[in-house]
Amino acid sequence: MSTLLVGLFVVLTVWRLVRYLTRPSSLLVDVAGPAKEHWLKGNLHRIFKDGIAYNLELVKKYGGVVKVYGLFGEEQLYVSDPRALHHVVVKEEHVYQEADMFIMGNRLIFGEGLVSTLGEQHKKQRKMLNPVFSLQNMRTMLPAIQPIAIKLRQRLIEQLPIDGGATEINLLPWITLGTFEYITQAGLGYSFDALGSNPDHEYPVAVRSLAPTFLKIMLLRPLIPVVVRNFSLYWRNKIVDWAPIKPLREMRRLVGVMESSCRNILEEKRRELASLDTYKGHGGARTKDKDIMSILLRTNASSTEADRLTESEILGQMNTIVFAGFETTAMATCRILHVLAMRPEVQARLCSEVRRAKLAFKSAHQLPEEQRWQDVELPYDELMALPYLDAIVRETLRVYPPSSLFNRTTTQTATLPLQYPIRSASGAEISSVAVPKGTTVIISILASNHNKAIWGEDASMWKPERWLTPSGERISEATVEDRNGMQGEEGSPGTKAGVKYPGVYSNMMTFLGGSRACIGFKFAEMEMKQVIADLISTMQFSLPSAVDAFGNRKEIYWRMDALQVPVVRSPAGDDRSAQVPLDVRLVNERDFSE
Ligand code: HEM
Repeated sequence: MSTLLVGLFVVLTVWRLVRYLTRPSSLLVDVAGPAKEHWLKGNLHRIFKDGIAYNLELVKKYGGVVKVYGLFGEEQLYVSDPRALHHVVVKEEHVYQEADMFIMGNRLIFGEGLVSTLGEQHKKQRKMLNPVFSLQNMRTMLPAIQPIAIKLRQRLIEQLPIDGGATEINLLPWITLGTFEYITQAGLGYSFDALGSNPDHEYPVAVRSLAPTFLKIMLLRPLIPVVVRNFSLYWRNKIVDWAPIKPLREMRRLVGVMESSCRNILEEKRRELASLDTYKGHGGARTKDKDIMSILLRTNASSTEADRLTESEILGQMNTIVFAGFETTAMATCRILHVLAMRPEVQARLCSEVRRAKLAFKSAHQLPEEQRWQDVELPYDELMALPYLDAIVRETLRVYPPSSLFNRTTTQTATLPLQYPIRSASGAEISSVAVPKGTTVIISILASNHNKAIWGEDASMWKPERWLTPSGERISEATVEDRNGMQGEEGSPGTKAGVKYPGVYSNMMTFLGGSRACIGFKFAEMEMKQVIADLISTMQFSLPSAVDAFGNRKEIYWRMDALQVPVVRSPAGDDRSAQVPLDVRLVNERDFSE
């Protein structure tokens, strides 16, 4: 580690220590939780590194609000109680805000996008962007991006033996390239041909390198607000030039590539839209303006002065949408394929459902006889209505949320009311918790989605049937309706005695709830369903069967990090490199359950 990095680390350590030693005596003293397990990391290393089991154990032992220790022993609250989370993300969202270092760090990287703004500015941006992600827009967007799944499928098929035998493919890079192409085509209206001959264009490479580079300078994150508030851009650049910290300079370079690429795309898009408008004036059809940025530019141009986004806010949305929508969806799609590989009977039922639907569509629309059913593309409403596919996607997102934990910090003293009372450290039953100003609140998406009081005793089991009626129909929209309120309808999954989580999607917290909930969840759902339906029509996935020289077989394990990341356990793997190796072969008649 360079001298400066050590120096900064020491300054940070001393600053944190002073803050810790001069803090008021703990106001969280009566909240129960595990003992501090490390002087520096508190319990964080257990929460992140020991994954799902440790997180669920915390809640089982202490309930919906747990006191845990963060860096330098800072007391934090680990929250999964539904009423408490309703307060955090909906009712008192202004009190539980993203930390300064998060917002300011995002602003340096992405510009003035949704993930970098708070309060009125964030509200204004959501008001402009929410309609862009409407159902109607998803419907018209789908046909424009369907060819991506076909291309992804083709690239995989090229690697398979033609005799129908299986071969092992690491699906992660392929799914990642596919998701990248989806989000750039649908989000920016621009193709980097990620699945073609030039996957190494500098923009995709910069986007993919961003998170790993950022992780190398994570420790500097708490310094961001101090630096941003006290140094001009000129001096900040000088600091980066002088500091002997290579990843910091690399980070600046990546941000530069992302910024200039988006600027060029935006200019091109404006020219394109202008010419399409002229074309439309002559009665022509539009083909290239279905993407999120085109819709945003049009909506913005026709909105009032007060609502309109500035140039810098528009640019800020571009990298934000690409970054927020790409790895999360790639990991979720890989997780579905992994689950299908573990459950051949589920895969067979899904194959049959997709085949039935495509054949029915082919016949209803009198498509040419010679068109294979595998190549029929279902429109949005038909695709979204497939009950078993829908149940598989929902259940995977519930049990295995790609991001498990998010932080908020209280801007003032607050009280968190609880749905389910907990035992305090002194043994009393308490139904609310006093939260001091400046407390870090960890929103546990994972523990919420596994809460037995809401999802039943089998909450941690992957059971797609919970989203289906006994006869296999999808539980009606009226009961699985997405709402931000606390009241749920009895009988719908994720509702018990009228209580539900305030999640924006299917009563679960995977996409969060409230005004900062994921804006792209309908897009993610559509993309995952389309990719899975297309892949499953032609290919069969199973767990890796090859054994190494010592007789070890690869076992995929999802490590908990900022995202849940698939690795191969030792001894067959290194426990670190992200990968999803599955056996893949062409589908045959025996792969269908009917
Ligand atoms: C399975 C895939 C996805 C998951 C699990 C997911 C999850 C989330 C979560 C939990 C948040 C809240 C983060 C926070 O409050 O700090 C969020 C925010 C966001 N997501 Fe997603 N997301 C996914 C896909 C997408 C896609 C496809 C897009 C874009 C097309 C997208 C765009 C965004 C944006 C722009 C935000 C920031 C919203 C705001 O602050 O107002 N996400 N996402």
